[in-house]
Amino acid sequence: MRQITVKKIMEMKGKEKIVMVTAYDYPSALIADKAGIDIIFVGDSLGMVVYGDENTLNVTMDQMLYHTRAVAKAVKRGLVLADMPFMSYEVSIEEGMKNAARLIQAGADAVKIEGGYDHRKLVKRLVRAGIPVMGHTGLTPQRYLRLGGYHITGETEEEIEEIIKDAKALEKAGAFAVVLEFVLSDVAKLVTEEVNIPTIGIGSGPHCDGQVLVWHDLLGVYEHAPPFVKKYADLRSIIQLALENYREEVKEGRFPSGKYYWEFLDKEDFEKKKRRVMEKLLEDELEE
Ligand SMILES: Nc1nc(=O)c2c([nH]1)NC[C@@H]1CN(c3ccc(C(=O)N[C@@H](CCC(=O)O)C(=O)O)cc3)CN21
Ligand SMILES: CC(C)C(=O)C(=O)O
Ligand SMILES: [Mg+2]
Repeated sequence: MRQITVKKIMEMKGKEKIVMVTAYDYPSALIADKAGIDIIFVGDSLGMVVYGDENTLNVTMDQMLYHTRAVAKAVKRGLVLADMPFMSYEVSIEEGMKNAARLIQAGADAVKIEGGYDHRKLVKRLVRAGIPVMGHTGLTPQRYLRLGGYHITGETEEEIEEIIKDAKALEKAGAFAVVLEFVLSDVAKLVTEEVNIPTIGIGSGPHCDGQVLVWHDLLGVYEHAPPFVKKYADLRSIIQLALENYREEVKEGRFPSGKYYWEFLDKEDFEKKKRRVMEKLLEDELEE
């Protein structure tokens, strides 16, 4: 069992901010865990930042399983959370249960689903079966086509009501936390006050119980990062510079230099071996 459990995450509400970041592979998960991140999250945003799609709708259960396995192998301390991809839980509760179980068996400690009120029965069944669930309301990217893009939420009375209703339904169904994505901060504050489970914001302001960001956005790797992202590093230019240096050194014959390769110390020994090998190759050729 990892150090950070869903129980600990729930106890952090109102006491200590929860920090969550996405990770999709072994090395990034290792670094995130070493950095003391509380929740290491295999998000379906990987469809965009790792596979280059324009939305998250093409992500499959198989992809989520591969990436969850890689992340799970790296993480010793943080809670490993995996996203349920588009259409892996909408068709039926049975299918949702089975797919959630596959993510848990791949090494996740909990799963996240988009939506709240609409999925309250599934959440209840999963929690009863022993699978911790995080909900997700506000902007729900899996509804990209219906929403017509990624827009801020919580402006109208209907939207405010829907967001509160989702959060409350999730709490009642036994979810351990809820993501509030791209919600006006006043609304995120209201929801955070209205429910007893932690709210984890992304683009939703400082009043949430925690924050989540996408790895490639906050490290400056992804070129289309949303406007609410703070870039904590500019890895893209660092990586590009390193690759340009590598290219230049190879082109100019400066890499590999002496310390990066090995040669025979006894040149006579090599000449003897070389002669024998060349003779043998010649014989073999004549035989053919
Ligand atoms: N790399 C990445 N980071 C994310 O935070 C993220 C994903 N991918 N994929 C899934 C969702 C989608 N998210 C997004 C993506 C884009 C905007 C964005 O650019 N909004 C613009 C245009 C909105 C509009 O058209 O009205 C904005 O200016 O607000 C917001 C949230 C957040 N999530
Ligand atoms: C934007 C976050 C919350 C997410 O669901 C993802 O990265 O897939
Ligand atoms: Mg997601």
